[in-house]
Amino acid sequence: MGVEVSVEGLTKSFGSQRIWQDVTLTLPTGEVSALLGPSGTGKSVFLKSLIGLLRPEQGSIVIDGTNILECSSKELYEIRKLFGVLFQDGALFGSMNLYDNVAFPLREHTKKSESDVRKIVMEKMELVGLLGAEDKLPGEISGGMRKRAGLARALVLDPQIILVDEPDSGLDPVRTTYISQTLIDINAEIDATILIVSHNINLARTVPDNIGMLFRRELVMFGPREVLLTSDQPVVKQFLNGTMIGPIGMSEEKDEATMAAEQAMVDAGHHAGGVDDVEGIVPQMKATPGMPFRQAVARRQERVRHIMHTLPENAQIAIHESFEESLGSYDDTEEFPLYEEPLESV
Ligand SMILES: Nc1ncnc2c1ncn2[C@@H]1O[C@H](COP(=O)(O)OP(=O)(O)OP(=O)(O)O)[C@@H](O)[C@H]1O
Repeated sequence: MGVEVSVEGLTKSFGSQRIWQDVTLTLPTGEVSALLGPSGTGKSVFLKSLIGLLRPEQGSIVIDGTNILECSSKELYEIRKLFGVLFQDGALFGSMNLYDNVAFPLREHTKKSESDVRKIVMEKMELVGLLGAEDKLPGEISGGMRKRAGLARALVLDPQIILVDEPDSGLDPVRTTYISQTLIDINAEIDATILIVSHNINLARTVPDNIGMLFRRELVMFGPREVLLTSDQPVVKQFLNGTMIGPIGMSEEKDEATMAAEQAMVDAGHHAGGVDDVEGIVPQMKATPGMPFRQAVARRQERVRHIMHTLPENAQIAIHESFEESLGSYDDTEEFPLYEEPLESV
């Protein structure tokens, strides 16, 4: 099972450039979370900070009981073994075929025999749908296949935390959905804690259990998906609908005068772009039939019940609806733990 990642008061600057400040969030054990935000808001910097590749100047990151900002390099080395990371381009070695790329962490960090290595590599290649492509070089395959190979490599050491940097970059919408499904299936199979960094709206709407958003050097919000997906905050609505109308500009921020001028243009009939009639919540993706149930679903229900009273009313309503739907869909199974007490009223 995955481990919780608890971030408190985290602040990161490069010289005098403040990237984000006072970021506090918890990635719940075994759940899938996504961190959204316009380009350049520091999502990748956050991800690199979690694994200790970058060092925020303030705050704490507690993983499995260890604050990685204060621990020794030996402790950090041990903590890093809990992680599997999928970088944007897959970060494959160009001169190695896919088999050797995926086998690399096993050969580097374990003393496993070649036959054990083969068993694990083939299992992960199958999980990401790459069986048969073992002999290909990274330069001979598509971007989507490179991502999946990078994912297979991130999985071979049985990570408890998986960090995924923009799984959709360079992929068409259909391939993005396939990789989203793979991430959900991996979560069902190994119950790892997953953080996806992305600015893909479809992925944000359908994949994570929890969503956060960075904007103007702050974490605008972080919590159950229903909170962000029902939010009325202008920056959130603009981001989810991908329009030009709102506080996000080409260079991230707009002043009030620019926003007013743009609104006047739209009022006069100019198309603001995006899909501005998408309202409400679309259902979350489920594990592929035949996969184990996502244990995160039941754990999350219990966790969310405890914080329900702290959430905005629209989010509470949406959460109750999703609980009822999941009870309905799993009603006739024995494996899925059902909650029998009546739902709290909102
Ligand atoms: N090692 C570094 N040294 C100095 N500045 C950096 C470094 N890494 C990132 N930055 C700066 O931090 C800011 C945030 O970058 P980051 O790549 O985290 O944004 P992002 O939200 O992931 O963007 P995108 O969605 O476009 O990938 C940028 O201004 C970038 O130039």
